[in-house]
Amino acid sequence: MDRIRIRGGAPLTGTIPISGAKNAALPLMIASLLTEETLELANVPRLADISSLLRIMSNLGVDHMIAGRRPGESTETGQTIRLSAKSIIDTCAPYELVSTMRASFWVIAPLLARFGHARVSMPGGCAIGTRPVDLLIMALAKLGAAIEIDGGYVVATAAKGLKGAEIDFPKVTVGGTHVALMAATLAEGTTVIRNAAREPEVVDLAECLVKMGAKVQGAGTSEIAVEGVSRLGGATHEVLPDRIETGTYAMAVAMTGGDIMLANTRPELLQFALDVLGQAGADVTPTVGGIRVRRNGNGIQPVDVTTDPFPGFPTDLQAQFMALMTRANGTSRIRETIFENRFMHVQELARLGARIRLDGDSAYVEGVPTLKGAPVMATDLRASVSLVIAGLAAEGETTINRVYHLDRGFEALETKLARCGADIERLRG
Ligand SMILES: CC(=O)N[C@H]1[C@@H](OP(=O)(O)OP(=O)(O)OC[C@H]2O[C@@H](n3ccc(=O)[nH]c3=O)[C@H](O)[C@@H]2O)O[C@H](CO)[C@@H](O)[C@@H]1O
Ligand SMILES: C=C(OP(=O)(O)O)C(=O)O
Repeated sequence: MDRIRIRGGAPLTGTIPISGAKNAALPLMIASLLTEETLELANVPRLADISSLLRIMSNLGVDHMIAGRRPGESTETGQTIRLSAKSIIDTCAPYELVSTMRASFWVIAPLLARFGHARVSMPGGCAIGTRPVDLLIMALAKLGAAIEIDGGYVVATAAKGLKGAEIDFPKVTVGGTHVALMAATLAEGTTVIRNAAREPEVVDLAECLVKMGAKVQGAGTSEIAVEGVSRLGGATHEVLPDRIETGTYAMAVAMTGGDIMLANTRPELLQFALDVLGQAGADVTPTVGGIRVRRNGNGIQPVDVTTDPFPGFPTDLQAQFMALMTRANGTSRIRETIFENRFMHVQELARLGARIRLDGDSAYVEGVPTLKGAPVMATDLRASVSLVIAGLAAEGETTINRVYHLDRGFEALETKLARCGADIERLRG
C-alpha cells in the first residue's frame, strides 16, 4: 500500500493548478444516463472515485471514451470524457461496486426516470457518520416511484413514468437534491424542490441539464423548479473548479507560510472559508483566473467555525482547518453540524503533538508552537489531507499510511505540493 512521506518546514511558493471538482464531476457523469445521446465532460479530475464510477457506468452498458492527452499537456489537469448511455444493458448497480463510494447510489435517479426501473445497492463512501439514504428515497417516492428494500438493495419502480411533485427536504441534502433534480427532468409535469442544497455542484449539474434540454429554474437557491420534458439530448460541459481542493491548498499555505497562486479557480465558490482564513491571518486576494494566498509570518490567529451547508463553512474543509488551528496562537472551537462522526483526524493529529479536546459536536483546539513528525494513518478523504497539512508544518518526518483515501479526491497531490517547494514524496508498495 502506498504511503506519503513529508519532511516538514518548507514554505510553499509558486502556482498550484486547481482541478475540476470531484463532487461535481460525479453527478455530471451520472446525468449522462438520462439521455441516449453523448455527454462530453471536460476538466474531469483523474481520481480513484472517477474510475470507480466509470466501472459502475460500464457495467450498466455506458460507453465511455477518455480523450487522449495532447503532447506536452500537463498531467495534473483534467481529462475530457465522452459518455454514451445509448445501449444500457442493465438497470442494476451491484453491491461490490456501489459500496466503494457514496455518489454511485445516485445512478438510481436517471435509471428510474428513463427506464422506469432501478435496483441499486445501498452506498458506501467516507466513514464519517451513518449517512442514510432515506431522504433520497423519499424524493423518489414523492415523484411516484414504488420503493422496496431487498437484500441491501433499493428497488425503485415507476412503470408508467415519474410524475412531478412537491419535495420538501426536512434537512439540506446535496445527494438528495442531485437525485430529485435528475429524476424530475424526465417526470411528467412540474416538480418543486424546497430546502434544496445551494452548493455550487448542484448549480453545475443544473446548468449541464439545461444544456441537455431540461427546464430548471432556481438552482443555487433553496427552491428549485423543474418542468419535466419527454427526452433529453447530448451536451458539452466543463466541470467547475474544486472548491475543496482550493480551500485545502489555501489552508496549507496559511499553515506553512509562503505565497501561492491557486490557478483555475474562483473565490466565490468558497468565500466563507476564505474570509475565515483572512481572520486567521492569511492574506487572500482574488486575481484574474485564481486566488493568491500569502501568510505574513505574524502567526496564525484562532478562529471559531461551525460547518454548515453552502454558503456556510464546508464540512469537507473542517479537518483541514483543524490542522491549521493546531498551530494557532490560542484556542479555537470547531463545531461539526453536518456529520456526527467527522472527527477521526483528531487522534491522528494528536500523534503529531496537537492538543484537541472533543466535546459532543465540538472540537476545542489549543494551538501549540510546534508539531513533531510521526507515522499517522489516513482514515477518510479530508482527514487524510489534514494530516498532509499538519505534516508540512511539523518538524521532522511524517509518514501517512492508507493513501488510497487521498487518491479518491486529490489529483496529483504530491506533485502539486512538491513543485511549490514541499519536501513530499510517495513511497510505493
Ligand atoms: C459526493 C459528494 O458530493 N459528497 C458530498 C455530499 O455528500 P452527501 O450528498 O452524501 O451529503 P448530504 O448533503 O446528503 O448529507 C447531509 C446530511 O444529511 C443527512 N442525510 C442525507 C441523506 C439522507 O437521505 N438522509 C440524511 O439524513 C446526512 O447523514 C448528513 O448528516 O455532501 C456532503 C455535505 O456537503 C459532503 O460532505 C460530501 O463530500
Ligand atoms: C465525504 C466526501 O465524499 P463522499 O461523499 O463520496 O464520501 C468528500 O468528498 O469529502
